[in-house]
Amino acid sequence: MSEDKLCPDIPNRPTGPLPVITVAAVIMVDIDGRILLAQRPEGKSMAGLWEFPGGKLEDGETPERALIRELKEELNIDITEACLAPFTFASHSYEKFHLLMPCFLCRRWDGIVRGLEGQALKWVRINELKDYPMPPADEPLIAMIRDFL
Ligand SMILES: Nc1nc2c([nH]c(=O)n2[C@@H]2O[C@H](COP(=O)(O)OP(=O)(O)OP(=O)(O)O)[C@@H](O)[C@H]2O)c(=O)[nH]1
Ligand SMILES: [Mg+2]
Repeated sequence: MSEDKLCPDIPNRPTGPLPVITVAAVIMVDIDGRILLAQRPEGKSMAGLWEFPGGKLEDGETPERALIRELKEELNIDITEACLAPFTFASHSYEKFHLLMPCFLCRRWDGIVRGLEGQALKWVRINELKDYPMPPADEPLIAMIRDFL
């Protein structure tokens, strides 16, 4: 029997090594215990899906510095390293790259959250997170957040 008959449902996986991309993300929690989600805009990969704020590390940048920069650029708020608590990480192979995503928790920031890049923002209760489709890498994080909050 040929191999594709033995394993008919397993999709083709990329063979060679994938570049590992590090993306820092933050789970922002407000005083009511709601979490901030940002919707990926039209024209980007995975448009329409909801994600935690953050982005790729620039050369020589730590995850914490990347988040301080990204939250200013994307949300117009100021955070400090002291307010970023390491929480968990995601590690997930997409088709073209492997995502390694350190995730921090943040409960304190300066300023009012505003989407500066045209992205929709939403403060969501933990039991409503399931109603907001997220990238596959994020799915395991939801149970971790629920257990923690
Ligand atoms: N910020 C963030 N990115 C995530 C999450 N989950 C997830 O798979 N990603 C992926 O991590 C990458 C984020 O990098 P990014 O924000 O700097 O890049 P981008 O694709 O939005 O834009 P760019 O490449 O044009 O800068 C994207 O490929 C995004 O799909 C998440 O919860 N938050
Ligand atoms: Mg981003």
